[in-house]
Amino acid sequence: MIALIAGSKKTEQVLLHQLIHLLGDFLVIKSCALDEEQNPPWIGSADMFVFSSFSVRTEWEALHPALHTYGLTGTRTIDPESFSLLLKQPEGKVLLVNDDSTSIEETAESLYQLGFTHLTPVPYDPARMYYGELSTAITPGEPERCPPSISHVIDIGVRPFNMATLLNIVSFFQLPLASSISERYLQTIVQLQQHLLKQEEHTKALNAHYHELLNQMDDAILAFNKAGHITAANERMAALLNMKEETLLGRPVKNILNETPIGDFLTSSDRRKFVTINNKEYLQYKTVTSSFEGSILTIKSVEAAYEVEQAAKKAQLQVLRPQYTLDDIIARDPQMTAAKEAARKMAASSHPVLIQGETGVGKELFAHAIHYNSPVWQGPFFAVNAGAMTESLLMSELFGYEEGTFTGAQKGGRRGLFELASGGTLFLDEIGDLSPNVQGQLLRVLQEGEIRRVGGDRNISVEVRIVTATNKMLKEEVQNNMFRKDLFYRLQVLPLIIPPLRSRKEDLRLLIEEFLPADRTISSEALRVLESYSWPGNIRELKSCLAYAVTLSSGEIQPEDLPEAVHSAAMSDSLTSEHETILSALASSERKSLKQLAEEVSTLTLQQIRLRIEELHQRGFVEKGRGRMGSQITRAGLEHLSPRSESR
Ligand SMILES: Nc1ncnc2c1ncn2[C@@H]1O[C@H](COP(=O)(O)OP(=O)(O)OP(=O)(O)O)[C@@H](O)[C@H]1O
Repeated sequence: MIALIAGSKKTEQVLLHQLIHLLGDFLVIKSCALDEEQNPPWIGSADMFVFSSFSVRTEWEALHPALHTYGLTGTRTIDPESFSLLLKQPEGKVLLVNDDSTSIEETAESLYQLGFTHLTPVPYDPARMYYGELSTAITPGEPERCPPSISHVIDIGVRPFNMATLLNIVSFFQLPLASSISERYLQTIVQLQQHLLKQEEHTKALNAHYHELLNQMDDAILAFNKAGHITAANERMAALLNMKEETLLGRPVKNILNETPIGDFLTSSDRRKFVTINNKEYLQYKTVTSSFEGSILTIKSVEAAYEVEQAAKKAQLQVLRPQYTLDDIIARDPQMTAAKEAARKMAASSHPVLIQGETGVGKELFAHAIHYNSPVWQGPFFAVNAGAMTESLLMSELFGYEEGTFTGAQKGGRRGLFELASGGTLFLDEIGDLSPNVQGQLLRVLQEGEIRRVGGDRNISVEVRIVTATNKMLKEEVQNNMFRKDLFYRLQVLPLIIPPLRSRKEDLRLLIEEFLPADRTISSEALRVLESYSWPGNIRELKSCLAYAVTLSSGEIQPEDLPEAVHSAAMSDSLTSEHETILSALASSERKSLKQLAEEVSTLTLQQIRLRIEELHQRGFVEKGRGRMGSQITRAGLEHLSPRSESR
């Protein structure tokens, strides 16, 4: 019979389990834990005492000095089941925590003997609470002893007896079974080895897979760790560097790239920079990875970079909530208030709306507002500028694509804007720039309410409100065979025309008020210049003109503070003496017919008066009445005649 003597119950149980598993078929095994029992009843029947440690043996011998049964102090090792935990631990110092210094030394020795040399054990001292920068502790079954400053504790479990201890027991009892017992002991190790091998194979397969993926990429890629050693690179990168891929791995990135233009980029603070390699232009990107505290360098051909950047830019344009409502559209001009009213009515229906107007008049603003005022206002709103993308990019943006359609295509394919905007509104800006191919696809959606992803063969139903806009004369484009007639009529079920700013004199002042900061004013002379300018860039141009004047001047804005282009164009547009004469004739503010004016201004013919009245109307100085109602001077016209300094 063997008597197993351990210090604690926990150790007793683990060691007893081990002895029973290996020797239980041949020997009777009894056990006790000294902290619970010092005088077990079977004490006199034991042929051999096996002690869990030297200190336990000393304690036992002090308790039973007259007992002279053969004793063996077991040597303990690390439980093979914890090997994978230890292998996962990164290289560096770890605190080794156990109940006494001998056990700590033994555990450290086992770690070394078993080959866990990536760990540098620091022995635990119960008198010390703080261990500097050490954050990890390893303990064989004593996690409660770990000091609180340690954030990560790895419990490798109670250490079992090693093979030598077991063989000592076998030879003491002269059991003819040494080899079968050692086989049983090795079984666990073999199982673990098998597990590790499987893991290794899996890791290898995964690495090969990632490597293949890297080589499939159109970009040249290189990754390096915190220490600056290359951890991954693909064939394209190796080719760019004129090196073999396998010679790159593990080498210091500095040595490889030092003399190249890429090296300069790595040491700079830029995240993105053009570079010329072998007479070809590329765009390089630098990303810091959080996973392994390293960096990834990506080099794209400029063509690929252009497409990616366009997509990113466009993606930013896709707003999930419309930003403007009809109330945000500043307008007093009757044509504009009528347009707003029409938009309000159009918003209530689900037919396509075609917004036409010069650049910068606020077409996008109307598109947002139409969605916001529509019954689907809670659905998604996506905006895409059809004129700013290549045909292939636009096709995949609008209709999505199926997996494997092209190199770099997302796994599982990708939904396009028609699918994403389902239940909401899709705003297609610059519709006049669509290629014939995209025009055909768009017509299909409008006719059948279905789309087909690029590279796909199934039809997907979509329910999307379509709003389009263009600053081209779409009808003329149709006449010139540049735009499909059938598509034009489908798109312009509800046509909305936004008038140019030059014909919205009343709005000009309102908009100036809106765009000027509260603490800035504008002189009446400068205002007159703005009023007589023709605003080819409309409200967008007005905004930047005012931003220019506000930045470059202080106090009241004067004509000379305005951009030169506006200033000089306005001067050349200034009124002639014929205009002035007619304005003066209307100064009394009453309406006057052409005939009345012709009688008053005898120097001009009826025809000349009609022409000048039209021009004055264009500039907002005269309001033309219908039929025989006659014309009347406006506030702007009166102010032109008797200017006074204006402030907001
Ligand atoms: N009535 C308005 N009230 C306030 N801001 C306006 C108004 N109209 C246009 N804007 C502003 O003018 C700028 C140009 O407007 P928007 O982008 O809607 O024009 P657009 O007609 O779509 O131009 P493009 O044809 O070039 O795409 C925007 O900053 C917009 O906020």
